[in-house]
Amino acid sequence: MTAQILDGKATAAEIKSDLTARVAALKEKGVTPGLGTILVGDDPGSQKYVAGKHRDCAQVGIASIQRELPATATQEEIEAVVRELNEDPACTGYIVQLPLPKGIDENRILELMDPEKDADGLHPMNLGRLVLNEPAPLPCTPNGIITLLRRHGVEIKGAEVVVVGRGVTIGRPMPLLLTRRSENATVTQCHTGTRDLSAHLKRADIVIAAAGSAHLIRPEDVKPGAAVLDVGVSRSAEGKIVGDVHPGVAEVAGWVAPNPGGVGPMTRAQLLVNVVEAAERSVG
Ligand SMILES: Nc1nc2c(c(=O)[nH]1)N[C@@H](CN(C=O)c1ccc(C(=O)N[C@@H](CCC(=O)O)C(=O)O)cc1)CN2
Repeated sequence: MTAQILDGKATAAEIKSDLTARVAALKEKGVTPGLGTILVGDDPGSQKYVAGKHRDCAQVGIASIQRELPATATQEEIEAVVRELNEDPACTGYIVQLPLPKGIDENRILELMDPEKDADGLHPMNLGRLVLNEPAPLPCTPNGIITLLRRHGVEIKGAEVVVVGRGVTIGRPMPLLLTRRSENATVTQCHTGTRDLSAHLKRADIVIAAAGSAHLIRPEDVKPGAAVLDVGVSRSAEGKIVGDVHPGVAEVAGWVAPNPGGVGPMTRAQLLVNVVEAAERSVG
């Protein structure tokens, strides 16, 4: 049996269609949402992701504000751009594309952002609000994963979920979303210090692989019928994306979110949701 596809491209297109109408309604009330991005350096992956975010904005009618700095930019130079976007009324929400170049204090940059303009839900105040169960913009990839599972009818309630990875954009916030009462999943977080990854994976109804380790999740480790979401990105020598999930997993799993075409487009769609929701809050 071959797994069904958790189609992030199609689901993101549905979300964007709904957002287009909501943005038009905001504009009638005199509010134009504007997404700012700060991109530092010349990482081809980051450039591609940021370009995709602005393409999405154009599709739904959100204004784009782009700031680019060279890889040699100093902490002070990046902080100056953060302050500028904090003050810019045309920028209703913005993100700092991660990772930042080595030597830059990423946490300090995130802390300096206006939490009300944090479109990524990664400001410490917004992550704190998530921990405390208070309303906040939600981190885009974890929220995109929940939406993708829900829209395809994958049961989250009571599911045993294994999250592989502990990075700030996915691994850390993912269990916080999954263990809310609205999701009610049981989560095991695995990482490079996990002694027997295979034993944990074999018990999982849902696997979220965000380790950045090519083909780490192998068919023999996956429970038949499980939902397996590939969020890891490594690059082959030819520059092609290689996910965390071995292609053979599709023969065992019930559901697979491919990479590309699965969670990536959902990350971008969820970012637009955060921008539109913030603009809607501003008009009451
Ligand atoms: N400030 C942030 N930085 C990063 C985040 C984030 O949520 N906020 N997440 C990742 C990268 N990311 C978002 O920025 C991202 C990753 C993947 C995609 C995407 O659309 N991928 C496509 C394939 C694109 C390709 O061909 O390379 C897909 O999966 O189909 C969008 C955004 C780290 N940084």
